[in-house]
Amino acid sequence: MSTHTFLKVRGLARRFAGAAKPVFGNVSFTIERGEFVCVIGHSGCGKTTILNILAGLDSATLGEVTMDGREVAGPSLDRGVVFQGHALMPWLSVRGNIAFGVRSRWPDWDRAKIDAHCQKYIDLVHLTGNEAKKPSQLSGGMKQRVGIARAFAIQPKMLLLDEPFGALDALTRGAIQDELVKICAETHQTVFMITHDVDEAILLADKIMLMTNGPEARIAEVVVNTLPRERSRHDIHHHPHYYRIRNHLVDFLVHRSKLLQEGRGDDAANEDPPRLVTPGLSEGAAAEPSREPQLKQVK
Ligand SMILES: Nc1ncnc2c1ncn2[C@@H]1O[C@H](COP(=O)(O)OP(=O)(O)OP(=O)(O)O)[C@@H](O)[C@H]1O
Repeated sequence: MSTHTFLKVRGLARRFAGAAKPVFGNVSFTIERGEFVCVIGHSGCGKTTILNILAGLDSATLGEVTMDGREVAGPSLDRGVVFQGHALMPWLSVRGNIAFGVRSRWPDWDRAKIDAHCQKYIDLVHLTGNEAKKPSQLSGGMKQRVGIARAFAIQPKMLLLDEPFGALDALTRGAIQDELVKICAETHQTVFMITHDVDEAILLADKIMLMTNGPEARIAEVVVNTLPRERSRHDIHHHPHYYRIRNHLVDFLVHRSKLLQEGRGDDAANEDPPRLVTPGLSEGAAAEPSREPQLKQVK
């Protein structure tokens, strides 16, 4: 097992040309190998910009990113990205879209090996039988699954997901979330994922980073998800920590993110690197009034 921290982000800031202030400043965090980390924050705080910098698609104004001991200085097949809007190549079939990256990753593989490898990931996301279809013949959920299969198929060291299920209906979203939980359990994939959905974050993440509002956004704290790893969408809310974590996240989004940006929040949220918080275990959280009973009735 490796002893070094897998992803290190130190003092990251990004100011776009013409803007008076940076979108975010002094963003530092780490991700261990095999960890699933979600980032939550209001629109415009810079989540996608951070993801683009991790992907090597954008450059920071200040700060540095290292992955597996190497500086991230440009795009690499070591990082698989799933974008919000699938970004498939419309002229290629499902198999063709997935094979494109596989061929670049393993240029010496023959056709049969590439096809077999692609098929494994097509089956994994339950698209068997749709191999020859073009993106225009697929539903939104199917396209998103192609995007996920394409990212997984190159077996990246890290997966970067930008609200991958944001545009999907609730049923499809749940089904793909379940698949992602299974795939990550099988592959121990390291993941950085942006989401606006607190329930999705609690279902999937080991840690949830909370960002203050922009400009000059920062990571106020990192919430440790204390729910046991074997999680199911159907009964996760029965765990005693579930509503404590959920209430903590919602409270941050509704109240604290704005107060912190205005300099009226708690000083602990200025720590660098950001402090770890365990709402399921801390005394403060245990004393919080729970909104659980009201929600229990709708079980
Ligand atoms: N290329 C660019 N040039 C100028 N400004 C940009 C550029 N890309 C992003 N921005 C600005 O940076 C800010 C952060 O954008 P970003 O997309 O990273 O936020 P976000 O937190 O991911 O938002 P959302 O949740 O809505 O996707 C926004 O104000 C946006 O207008």
